[in-house]
Amino acid sequence: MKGLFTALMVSYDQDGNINEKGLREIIRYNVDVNKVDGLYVNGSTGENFMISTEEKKEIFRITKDEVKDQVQLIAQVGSVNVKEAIELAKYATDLGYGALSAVTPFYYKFDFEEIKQYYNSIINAVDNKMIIYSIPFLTGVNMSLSQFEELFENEKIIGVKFTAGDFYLLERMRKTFPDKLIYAGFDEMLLSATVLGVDGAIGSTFNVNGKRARQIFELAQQGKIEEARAIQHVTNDLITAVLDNGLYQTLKEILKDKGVDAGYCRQPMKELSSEKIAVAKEISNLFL
Ligand SMILES: CC(=O)N[C@H](C=O)[C@@H](O)[C@H](O)[C@H](O)CO
Ligand SMILES: CC(=O)C(=O)O
Repeated sequence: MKGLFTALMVSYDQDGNINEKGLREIIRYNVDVNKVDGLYVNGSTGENFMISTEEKKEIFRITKDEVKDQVQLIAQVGSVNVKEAIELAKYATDLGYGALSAVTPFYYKFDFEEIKQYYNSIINAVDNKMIIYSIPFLTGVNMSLSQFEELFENEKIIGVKFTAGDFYLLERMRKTFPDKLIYAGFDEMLLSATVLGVDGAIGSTFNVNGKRARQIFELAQQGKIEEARAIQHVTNDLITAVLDNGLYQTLKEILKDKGVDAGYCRQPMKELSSEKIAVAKEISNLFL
């Protein structure tokens, strides 16, 4: 399961319903044009925390149906409703997803024993593997090296999606867990994370910028740091512009500019103003 995974966007229509045709186009664009190694389905970028259980299942089903076995698939099933997480874990496993991932439980201030119980409950309910989804800036959950070590004692927990800027912790994790999979989560730090030896990356901006991500990742692995840095600079000019204009909405507008029916974001995320749509088109023309 090494390599580059797009955190898959989902096309919603203006009423917030899943647009199946648009979703299939986004998937094809990632497989055929961005040429990523896999898709990370129903993560933050899929707007997963704003949709129903049935909608999550529909997205898992459509994605597997479109991809078949062309690329690897990771199903993000995490939920503060553990019963839902287990239901989704079973569903995605039955569909043939190669691994599961679950965000650290959020909103309530769960202690570490509770977090550990959460992961073991989900993954021990199915015949599959688990990748921890750690994203402290959105969840408020910060885990220490020794806590990761305790979670990794369960051999079914095979890795972590590390969406954080703490590169001291990342380095300690790489050294301590040589056999676990570590995925970089922040696309704007891909070069630095690759230098520290991550096994792969999972990113929202790969929906549009997957080719540059591939170059950064491979050049850095080959030790061609200056070349990789030049591409990271361009990538970060792009990412900075996208973040300033509204992350997911702008990525969708760029996809639309490329002929992909990426639709709208789910409420409470807002629609872009016509000015911001124009900015998105400029970003698309300038960088992609
Ligand atoms: C919350 C979120 O979307 N995180 C993504 C993956 O972890 C990243 O790909 C970022 O979107 C990206 O690096 C821009 O900050
Ligand atoms: C990678 C990411 O942001 C996601 O969870 O979709």
